[in-house]
Amino acid sequence: MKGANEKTMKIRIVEDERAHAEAISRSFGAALPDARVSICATLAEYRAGLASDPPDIVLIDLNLPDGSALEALTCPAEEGAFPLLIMTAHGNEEMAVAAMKAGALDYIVKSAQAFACMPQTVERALREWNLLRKHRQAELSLCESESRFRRILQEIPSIAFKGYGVDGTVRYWNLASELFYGYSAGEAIGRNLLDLVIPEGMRAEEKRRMLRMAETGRADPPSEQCLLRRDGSRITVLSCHAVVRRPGEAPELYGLDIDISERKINEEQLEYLATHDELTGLANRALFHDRLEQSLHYAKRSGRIVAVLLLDLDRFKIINDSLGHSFGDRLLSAVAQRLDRVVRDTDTVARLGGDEFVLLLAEVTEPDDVGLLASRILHELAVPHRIEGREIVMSASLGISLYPKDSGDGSTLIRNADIAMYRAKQEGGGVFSFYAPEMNQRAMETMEIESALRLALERGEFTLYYQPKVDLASGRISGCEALIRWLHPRRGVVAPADFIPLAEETGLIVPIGTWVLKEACRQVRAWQAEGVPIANVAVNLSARQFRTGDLPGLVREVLGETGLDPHLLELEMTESMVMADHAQVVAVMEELTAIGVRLSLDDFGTGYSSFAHLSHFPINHLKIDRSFIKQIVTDPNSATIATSIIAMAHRMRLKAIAEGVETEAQLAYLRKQGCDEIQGYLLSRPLPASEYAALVRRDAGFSCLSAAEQGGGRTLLIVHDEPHTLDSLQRALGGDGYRILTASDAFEGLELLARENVQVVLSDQRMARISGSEFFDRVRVLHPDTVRVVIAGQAEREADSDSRNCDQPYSFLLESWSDELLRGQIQDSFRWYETNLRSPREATLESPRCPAARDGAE
Ligand SMILES: Nc1nc2c(ncn2[C@@H]2O[C@@H]3COP(=O)(O)O[C@H]4[C@@H](O)[C@H](n5cnc6c(=O)[nH]c(N)nc65)O[C@@H]4COP(=O)(O)O[C@H]3[C@H]2O)c(=O)[nH]1
Repeated sequence: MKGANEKTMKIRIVEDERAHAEAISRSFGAALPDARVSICATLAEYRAGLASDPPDIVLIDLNLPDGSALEALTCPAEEGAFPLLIMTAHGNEEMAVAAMKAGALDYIVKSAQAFACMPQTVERALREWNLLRKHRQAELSLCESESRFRRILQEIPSIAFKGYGVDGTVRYWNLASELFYGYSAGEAIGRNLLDLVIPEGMRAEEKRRMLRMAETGRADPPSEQCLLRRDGSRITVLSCHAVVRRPGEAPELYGLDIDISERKINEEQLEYLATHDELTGLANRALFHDRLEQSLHYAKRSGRIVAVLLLDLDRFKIINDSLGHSFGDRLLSAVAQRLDRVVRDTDTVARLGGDEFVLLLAEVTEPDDVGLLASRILHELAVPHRIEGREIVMSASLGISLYPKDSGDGSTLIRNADIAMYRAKQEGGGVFSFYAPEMNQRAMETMEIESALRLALERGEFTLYYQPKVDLASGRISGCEALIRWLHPRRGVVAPADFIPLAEETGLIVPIGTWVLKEACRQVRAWQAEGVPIANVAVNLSARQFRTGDLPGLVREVLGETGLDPHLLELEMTESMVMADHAQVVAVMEELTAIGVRLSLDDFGTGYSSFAHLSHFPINHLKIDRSFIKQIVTDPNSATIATSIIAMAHRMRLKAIAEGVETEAQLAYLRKQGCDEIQGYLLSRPLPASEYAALVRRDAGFSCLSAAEQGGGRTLLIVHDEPHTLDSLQRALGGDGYRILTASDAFEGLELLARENVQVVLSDQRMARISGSEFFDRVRVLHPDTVRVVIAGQAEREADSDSRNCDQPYSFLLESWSDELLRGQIQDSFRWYETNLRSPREATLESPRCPAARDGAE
């Protein structure tokens, strides 16, 4: 027989009685011839051989001359390494049992028969030993594995492992549970899990879940739970459960929690980014659509109105282009904050992109409420913004569509609000507009224009018209402005206002602008070749052209290609274009002037330029915006702005041009104020090239320019809305050699004053449209070099004289005037004028005194 690992089996007999030892040895010789049997007579001998020649099995006599077999069992070297069978004499079995308890495998009571059966005993013992050893090993590894897992569960910091009974009493609580929930194992064990970590609102449900799991033996599927920490804060965990049921015992529940708070925060951040606008923090388009759908769903059941308000900032692109994108961004954020402030919590404000915002009012009772809110929004936005040391006044255009009136579908509501917003823009911005079905038509047209515009350049559908500018000193054409027109195959001549903003928006303005520059230069060269005496041509630049690409390079190239003298080309840029990025703007402008072209600032007065700012720009002309010219004769504010611009231009040695001059009164007034050039329908509308050439060819000065020069001498203007009185006054004064002009209301009077050289104005106090005092208030600002006489009753006169500044050349004529009194007072007024006001400039410097009224009253 071989040993466990197929080696020769080594049997060691430890027996001091030789006869016994040999009998045993003999039994092996017959039954196990391959076994190597060795005999030791003492314990010492047995021990000595153990290390060098360890046996596979030992048969040891209980009592040996030098000790008991029990001592062999306590020897560490042989403990557990091989089986020991104790041999004992009859009657000594108790000791043998004690030896077995101490580790011996079995005992044999010595007898001849037992010796003869010894091979079978040994074989059985070895089999038993091997089995025992395997068992022990299995037990050992089980123990090891359990303690390993216990340790892992106990110490793993990222998985909270808690064991509890069906009633929630905690029985096991690992280190991670301590870290997650803030209770040590000592504090948690014995308390109820529901009280420790389950928020109050979830306790009843959690209790039901525990009972269900215990009853069915099935754990609920993993779920996310937001649990309580000891300090009251929340922790989000992914919880898995297990139910352990042992026969005869109450089930045990286990919960395994993984902290997913950070993942949750990341998910929430991702969710936030996916649903919010990064710049302003408002909802983005996707979230807005979601909310809109929800609101519509709810409104369909509740019967409420839902309103969509689409808002676009007016002139934002100009500000963004000229003051830079970071400025634009700050402005957008400021606008977003204001919008957010205006609406209720239940409403949504979103940014759709660029300068486009949208508001959702989910619970509207009356459509009128939406109008009120829209007004409030516009009002709120109109409060000046202070950004980077600048004060910016913004306005916006708002389009409104309503559910259910305008559509039941979210996308259509937004589209309709967009259409209404477009209408508000067309009205000049700063207003809101409710959607109306007929607006659709207009929106379709715009879309059509946009796509046609892209092809217009290729198809050569653009042309230039030319509008003359006239020098007021000579009355001769001083140059012209090239103005683009689109010869649309179906719509006919399209004005720039209908496509330039669209071209700006789409970037098409850059190639269009290049075409305009080339065409204007080519045309002037062609005129020159035909002998048309062209002074110069002004071309409009867009902000985009100014900012993108190499504008000086382009100008140089075009001049080179066409061979045009640079002095004949003028480039018009708007005030807002040159506001920002001062250094870069000045560099481009200087490069342009170095080429030899002239520069002018268009639409002047609408922007924010200061005198100091302007003085850095190498410009030649300031063009006063049309809006100030429109009411220059009647509105003191417009007149003050226009005259200040003229004065400012002259101080900077620039020429002032007034554009949009439509009436002779405007022209005359401007000339009196020293304006250098004018442009406007009064002289000519923009003309096609051939008509403009014809105009220039026959240019012998514009006759209307000399009209204001007529009528020298003493001129009196009488303003009265009663024809009889007007006649009487005229008759009374007719013989005194004055040139008498009459007007039946204040506005007519202002027109005449602008056109004519009037020294004395006589006006009734009580007139229908505006009173005599108000009329004279305007005259005082618009024509400070006039003497004013008001016809009033005694009471009016007293009331008025308190409020009037008697430093002004202003006097009263009583309603009960006599011819003599009237003639005397008018004569005095002319004398007073001649002494004090003959030179208007001197008159504004000196403070003239009031002429004495003829009735003796001041
Ligand atoms: N009511 C009134 N209007 C008068 C009078 N006199 C002139 N106008 C109009 O005033 C505008 C003057 O041009 P703008 O201020 O540069 O204003 C221009 C300019 O900003 C832009 N624009 C025109 N052509 C071009 C171009 O080639 N390139 C660029 N970037 N913009 C252009 O379109 C604007 C409008 O051009 P238009 O429709 O041609 O309008 C022209 C002209 O026809 C008048 O007495 N009364």
